[in-house]
Amino acid sequence: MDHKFFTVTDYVIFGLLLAASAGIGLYHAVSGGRQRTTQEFLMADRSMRCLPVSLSLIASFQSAVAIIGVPAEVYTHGTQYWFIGCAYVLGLLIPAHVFIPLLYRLHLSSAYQYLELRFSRAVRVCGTLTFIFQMVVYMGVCVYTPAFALNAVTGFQLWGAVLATGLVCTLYTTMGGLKAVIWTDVFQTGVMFAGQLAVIVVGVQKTGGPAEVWRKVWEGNRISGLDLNPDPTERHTFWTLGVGGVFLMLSLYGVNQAQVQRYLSSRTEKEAIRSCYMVFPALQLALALSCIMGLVMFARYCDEDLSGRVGGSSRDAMVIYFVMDMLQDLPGLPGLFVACLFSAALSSISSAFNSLATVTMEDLIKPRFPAMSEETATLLSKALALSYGLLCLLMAYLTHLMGDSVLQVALKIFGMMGGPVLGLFCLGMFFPWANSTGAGAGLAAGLAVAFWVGIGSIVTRSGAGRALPVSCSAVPPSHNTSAVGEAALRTQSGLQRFYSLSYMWYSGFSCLSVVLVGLAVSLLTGPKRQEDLEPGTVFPLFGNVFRFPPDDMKFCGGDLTQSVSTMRFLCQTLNQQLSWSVRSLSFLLPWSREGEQESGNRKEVVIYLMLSSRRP
Ligand SMILES: CC(C)(CO)[C@@H](O)C(=O)NCCC(=O)O
Ligand code: NA
Repeated sequence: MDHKFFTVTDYVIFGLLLAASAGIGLYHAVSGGRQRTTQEFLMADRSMRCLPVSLSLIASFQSAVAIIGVPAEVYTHGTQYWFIGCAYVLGLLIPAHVFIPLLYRLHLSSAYQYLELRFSRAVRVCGTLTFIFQMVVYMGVCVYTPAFALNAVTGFQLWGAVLATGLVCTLYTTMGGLKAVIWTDVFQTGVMFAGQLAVIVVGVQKTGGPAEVWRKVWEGNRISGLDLNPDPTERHTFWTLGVGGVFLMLSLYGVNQAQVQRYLSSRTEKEAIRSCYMVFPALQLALALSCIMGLVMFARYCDEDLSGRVGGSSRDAMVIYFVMDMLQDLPGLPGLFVACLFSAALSSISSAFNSLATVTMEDLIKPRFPAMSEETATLLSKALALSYGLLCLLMAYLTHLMGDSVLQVALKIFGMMGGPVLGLFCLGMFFPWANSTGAGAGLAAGLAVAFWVGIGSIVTRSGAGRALPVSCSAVPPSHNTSAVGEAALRTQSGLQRFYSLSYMWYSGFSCLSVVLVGLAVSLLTGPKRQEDLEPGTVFPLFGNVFRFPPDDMKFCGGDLTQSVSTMRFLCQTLNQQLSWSVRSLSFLLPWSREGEQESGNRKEVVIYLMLSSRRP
């Protein structure tokens, strides 16, 4: 591979980014309340406005992984991935109107406090540990990705960059607390957009203008239509991205501590909801920029043979090659892009450090030492932020030992560990009779299936998807290859099919497993009673449909009569649920009138009578 090199200017720009971030940290260490309380250090005094919060919300999970990974994905497989933008609609509306109001009104510090209010201390600790594991693995990927990709193409100091980002980030997070994290996010999000925009503008110009780029990507078959294939093992379709993606978004924007902490740091609930709305256009912009960058990259290289120059290195490294190729003779611009990559990484890592320090303090330490003084707690929180910073460096080294498309690795981590935690919250919020045994069993089951399918797919190397040929001249659609693929699919065993489940379904699949197992175990062990429920922990979805079962209801330990009454309760709930859906959707049908609704009610009555007539 021919190396591209950085000039002094580029290193200076990179240095300026680190210095500015550290400066913001220092400013918040000496201003305001000088970070002397945990309220300020972890919750930013609950005084934030919606603009910084929204920019910070985007930054948390938009790292160098997305900046490099999405263009590589679009270059290789076309724009199908862009349909994940559809999932942003429900993926942000539901957090804004379900999760934020419920969590904000409970006046929490950690999202997982909810799990204790609703279930038990044990469930809370399990939820917290799952979150810690998820974020620790994620931050390793985050800090390693930009350093690795730059090193592969430019000879940029790999471990030097990892150490510099890890240490600077630890420094400003430990000094300035959540305020510093949020305000550096604002600045870093700006740098991130600027860097991407620069590459696109220069890239389009060097490839011969927008019309030429469009012609090449169109003829090169990179503009994907809506793929409605219902097969759940198909990696990217409208269903996996637009529906599976909603669960991914809910696990990130609804229940992930990094985001919940930002909602809770808002001065009012309205402000928190507004910031969630403002994430929508910004996230669409980020997605559009990275997809367009992939298209421009395709147009630039589709009529060249790159194999000699980029060697056997990954598509991810090729994105950096493209950027350097575009920007090299423009002084300062390679540096701007490096700053863009590291901004994206820093803003995600700092969110991880701060949220990890928060949950470790609030969920694991404070409940054990309730008498701890505020001073000790603040000092300990800072020590925690520092230790997670150092742990991050270790995780970067472990990521070094893995290998896959970075985007897929990150989204798999979110799905495998975020999905089950989302399931736990859904179980608690929407099903009042779910109990803590059910929640514990559900979480265990959800994690088990998620790891089974996730690790199975890595070991058997399933679900990689087929790369499209790289050529700008129209290639006839290859029916043959897809027929061969389908034949191969038919001969796959059931387990292999299971391992090929699209990684975009991991969140939804594991969330659903938690809810189903949680409900079944709750009913078997005696559902929660209304009088034992902490007020404000259940979201009144579907009116009174998910109402409480009769007091004496139990499967185990009860006699036959009780089992029968349990079954009857289940059938009634299901029946009410169905007629509720019919009734609530009937307004969509132009011909629906009162009569329609009556027939819905009549059905309900008939089934109810059938059940009661079997009364023993
Ligand atoms: C998480 C989404 C889908 C939405 O924010 C996107 O930002 C993304 O693909 N992120 C990849 C992970 C990362 O950039 O670290
Ligand atoms: Na980020």
